Amino acid sequence: MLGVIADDFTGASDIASFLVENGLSAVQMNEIPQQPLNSKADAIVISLKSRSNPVNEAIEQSLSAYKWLKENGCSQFYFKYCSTFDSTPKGNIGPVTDALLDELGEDFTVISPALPVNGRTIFNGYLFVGEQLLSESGMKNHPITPMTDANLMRLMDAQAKGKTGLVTYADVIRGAARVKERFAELKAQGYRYAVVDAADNSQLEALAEAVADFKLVTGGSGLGAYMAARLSGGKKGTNAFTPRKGKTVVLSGSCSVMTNKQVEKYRKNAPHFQLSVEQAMNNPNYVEELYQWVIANLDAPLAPMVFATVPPDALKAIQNEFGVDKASHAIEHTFAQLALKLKRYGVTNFITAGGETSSIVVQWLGFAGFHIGKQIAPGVPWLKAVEEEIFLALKSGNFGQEDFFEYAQGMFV
Ligand SMILES: Nc1ncnc2c1ncn2[C@@H]1O[C@H](COP(=O)(O)OP(=O)(O)OP(=O)(O)O)[C@@H](O)[C@H]1O
Ligand SMILES: O=C(O)[C@@H](O)C(=O)CO
Repeated sequence: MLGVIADDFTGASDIASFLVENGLSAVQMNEIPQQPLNSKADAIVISLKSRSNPVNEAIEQSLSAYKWLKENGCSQFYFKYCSTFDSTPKGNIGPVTDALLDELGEDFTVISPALPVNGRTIFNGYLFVGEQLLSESGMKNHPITPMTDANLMRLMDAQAKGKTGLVTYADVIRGAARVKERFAELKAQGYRYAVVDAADNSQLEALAEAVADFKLVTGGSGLGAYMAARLSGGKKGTNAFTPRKGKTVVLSGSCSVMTNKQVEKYRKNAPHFQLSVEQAMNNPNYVEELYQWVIANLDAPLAPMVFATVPPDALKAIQNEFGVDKASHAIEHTFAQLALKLKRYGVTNFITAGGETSSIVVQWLGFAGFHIGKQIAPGVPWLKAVEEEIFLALKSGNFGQEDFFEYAQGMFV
């Protein structure tokens, strides 16, 4: 059984949906379960909210997740992080990878954030978003993890205890056997991690074969998808559910380029309310005001949207005025409290944008885990809470097409 440790909740549903699409049965657990697993699955995905936490917390959470997965029958482990890396030189990917390698008694793994279907490719160890280097893409303005370097070897070397080598495109296109040879060479030269170029899916397919015996693999959902395809023998998932019509709300806390476009498009046709950071910080009645506004608009043809999403300049101004951490904390908690009140009111369908935002909303709503439903866009499935008829779409910041919010609601039956 494959055990996946995901550093945020949208990332967890991203990889879970690719595993399911590629023929594995998967359960997504929110946080580390208190009980043993009570259902059968080919893969278990644990969602953490550890991407931007202090390093020690991220390590502790990840190791606890690993232990639970191991105790529940997993023998191969996948550390899932963002396809745009989302981890500055002070980030957690290196330290968590080191802690997992040590725990497993291993001394080598791969670093593979590539997700070509969503435009994340790697060439000469540089990560691209579409046609742009990561550091020239909208990710340079990320509110919490601004990515100002696209070189994955440098990013890893700044964070982790070992050295990072490269398996180039020229080697990967020669196939899995050549990739394995390169791994052996890099190991012999004292490297602990290998970035592997992937300009399209065929390199991920070769890489999946080359890491088939690794106890720990790290990366985005692209490599996970090809590992799943190998494990399932090329089956395709067919039994993903479709969400039911019900009271729906859209909560957008991402400031990514794509979410800005999606919010811009959606607000033209749907009731919308722009969250004020100042009010979120200072007005004790603010959540109640937002709640009243949402319930007054629940019967509109398109679900009401509350959004904190702003373009880069406005974001900078807000962060300068209130501080990065204080602003994001206030927004995240406002969304979480609002979501909880709405669930108690009877809202059954939640569409949330942003990894941190989605993670805190799901934590507050208190679900133990999710079943994986139909994909709205690559990497964004509908989810159904295990315990209740509640449906959620947790959208990673940069995922989904421009009409995502409307399209997701069009899937209700
Ligand atoms: N107007 C705003 N001012 C300041 N901070 C904001 C504002 N809007 C959102 N934020 C904060 O920015 C952060 C956005 O992170 P989040 O992970 O939710 O989105 P994302 O990074 O685009 O998504 P992903 O992690 O899936 O790529 C959150 O902490 C959110 O509270
Ligand atoms: O890999 C991605 O891009 C996403 O699943 C993600 O992690 C966003 O938070």
